[in-house]
Amino acid sequence: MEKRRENEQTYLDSIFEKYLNAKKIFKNKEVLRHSYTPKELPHRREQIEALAHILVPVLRGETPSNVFVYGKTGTGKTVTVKFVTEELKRISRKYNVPVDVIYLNCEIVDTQYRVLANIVNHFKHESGFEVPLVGWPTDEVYAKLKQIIDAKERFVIIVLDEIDKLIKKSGDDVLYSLTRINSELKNAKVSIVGISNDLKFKDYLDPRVLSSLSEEEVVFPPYDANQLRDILMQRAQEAFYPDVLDEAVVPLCAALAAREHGDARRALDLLRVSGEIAEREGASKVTEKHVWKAQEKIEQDTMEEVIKTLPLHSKILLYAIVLLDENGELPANTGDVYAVYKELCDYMDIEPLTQRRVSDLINELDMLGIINAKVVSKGRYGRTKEIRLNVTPYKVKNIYRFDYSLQPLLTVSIARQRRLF
Ligand SMILES: Nc1ncnc2c1ncn2[C@@H]1O[C@H](COP(=O)(O)OP(=O)(O)OP(=O)(O)O)[C@@H](O)[C@H]1O
Repeated sequence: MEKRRENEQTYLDSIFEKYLNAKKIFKNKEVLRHSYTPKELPHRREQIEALAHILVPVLRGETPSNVFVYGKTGTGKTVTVKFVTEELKRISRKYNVPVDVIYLNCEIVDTQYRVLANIVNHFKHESGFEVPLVGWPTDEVYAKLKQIIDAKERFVIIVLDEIDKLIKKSGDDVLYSLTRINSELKNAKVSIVGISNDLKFKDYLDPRVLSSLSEEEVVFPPYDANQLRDILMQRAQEAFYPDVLDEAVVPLCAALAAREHGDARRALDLLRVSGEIAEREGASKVTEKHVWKAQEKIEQDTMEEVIKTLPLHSKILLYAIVLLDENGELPANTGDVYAVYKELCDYMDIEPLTQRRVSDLINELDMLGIINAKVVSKGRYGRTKEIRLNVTPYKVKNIYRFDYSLQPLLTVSIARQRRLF
């Protein structure tokens, strides 16, 4: 008995000691986070110079043009705009030109009211005034904004990141006002920097707003594998202890992220997660093997996010496919899936969608990679879809477990005769 306790104790000690004595991997993991702004931005010189050229009139006391910045996700738009505007603020102090830069992320600040209120509140230390984040008539907030901004001669640069989200949610009224505000001000001058990774949103803009916003445009092309390698190398030097990264790690992270439309965020995530996996394993070096594991983990996490944010009917439909899978009945055709989906809707007291609509939802789940819906020819019986699941039933159930509205589904299973409950 005593001996067994001793063995258990040694085992428990060894768990901690394994991690304690493991060679340290990260010198400073923060450097790999999205929020970190590096001191240098490799391969963005052209865009930095273009933006500096557009904003430089400020230093001569002239109003800069509005500018629209676009490019795919992870191409460095946000980090570059922040970098250039920080530099502008720094140098404008030297030239004694008052410049305010207001950065708003329109994923969060997504209504006309919030945009205006955030701008007013940016000056609260100077004006001693703050607008509540709800409640005022929008016109009044706009009037207050003009009064506060115009209190002195200055340049105000408003950066609207993810501007497409604002337009899609709330229309372009606020942009219309802001791009015309200069004619209503005496002292201050306002310029807009809009950032987006979705060019389609331009279709939602009034042509007059579009032409004011796009007085200048700066394009951010995707990075190729070599460029991503340079970006990662620079960060890796600060993030990891010397000699812990196997030579192949950075090039592999860069190559994998280059396949995903040259996304630097993805490349950084791969490098960070590879290091975390190596650390958890108690390994002394990060190797290619850890990168492949990281790739799989990130894909799984992304899939989880996609499933979590599906609309309710798609979630029920997916659950129908999960049940069929558990019952060994996949591949199934649309009709089979629809029958189970319909029973689930009845069980949950929800009006089912038509089979046609469900067929569209099946195509969407297929496009998202959650299921595989292959059209096969059945000779003289025509064509049908063969539906398979691309994630494990366990995974789906685990995600649904945290969603209160889906709890009833989790109690359902398909009985042997393909009858529910
Ligand atoms: N040239 C670069 N040098 C160093 N780091 C970079 C570079 N480009 C991008 N990054 C890093 O990649 C990540 C993503 O960059 P950023 O957020 O600027 O992309 P984005 O184009 O704004 O993407 P999204 O459209 O998804 O918002 C950030 O962590 C950023 O620091």
